[in-house]
Amino acid sequence: MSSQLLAGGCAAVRPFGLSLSAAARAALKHQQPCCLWLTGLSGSGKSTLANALEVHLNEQGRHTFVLDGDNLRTGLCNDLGMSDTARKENIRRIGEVARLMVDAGLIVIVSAISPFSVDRATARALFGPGQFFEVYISTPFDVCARRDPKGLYRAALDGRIKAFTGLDSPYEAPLAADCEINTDEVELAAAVEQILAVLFKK
Ligand SMILES: Nc1ncnc2c1ncn2[C@@H]1O[C@H](COP(=O)(O)OS(=O)(=O)O)[C@@H](OP(=O)(O)O)[C@H]1O
Ligand SMILES: Nc1ncnc2c1ncn2[C@@H]1O[C@H](COP(=O)(O)OP(=O)(O)O)[C@@H](O)[C@H]1O
Repeated sequence: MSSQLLAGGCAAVRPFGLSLSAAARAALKHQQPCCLWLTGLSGSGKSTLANALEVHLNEQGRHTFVLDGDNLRTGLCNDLGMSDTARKENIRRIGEVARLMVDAGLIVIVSAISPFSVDRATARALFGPGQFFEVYISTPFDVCARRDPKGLYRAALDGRIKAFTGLDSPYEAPLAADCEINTDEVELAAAVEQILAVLFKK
């Protein structure tokens, strides 16, 4: 068996072996693929940060992709609502897609509320050592509600939206994130630097 066949990047086993390894795909891109998983409340700054991170990495010649919860809910996940069960399935799908993209050699940035610890842990388990970084966007509820970029907090507080995260749907904060950013205290550019510093250190 060739070394390319042996050099798999990820933890999960696939029933059918592919002839080209994840390591061979990554080598062509001259990068170490990984998944940066941004979790936090709605309005905490996940999408803004994910986009800034991607632009920054792209300018450095990195091959990237952003998987944004809001965007994926218009296509791949457009059959899912906001119940606990639907959110679990949403995160399962996003994790699987992220893993495939990492196998393809990309640096993947996920921005999704991903409110449940167990689902984030399940996503992490799809990846190999040093391939998954949990970034907790810890901007407090009151700040997110004040920003209210889409008017969702107003709607939720008025009772027009049910099962809203942080209100009548839970958010389980990470206890041991690889990186934590409160965007009420850290400017966007500084937040990008902090996250990339953690990434490149590890
Ligand atoms: N009830 C309720 N609670 C929270 N968010 C809501 C809700 N209804 C709609 N939205 C919009 O859906 C976006 C969250 O989608 P996600 O896929 O990231 O959610 S989850 O990870 O499955 O919990 C979220 O996007 P972000 O604001 O970017 O987080 C909202 O725009
Ligand atoms: N340092 C910061 N980092 C990210 N977003 C910030 C920051 N300061 C203010 N904001 C604002 O907060 C809002 C965050 O919205 P968004 O990125 O869509 O959050 P989320 O994806 O978590 O729902 C935007 O209006 C953004 O301009």
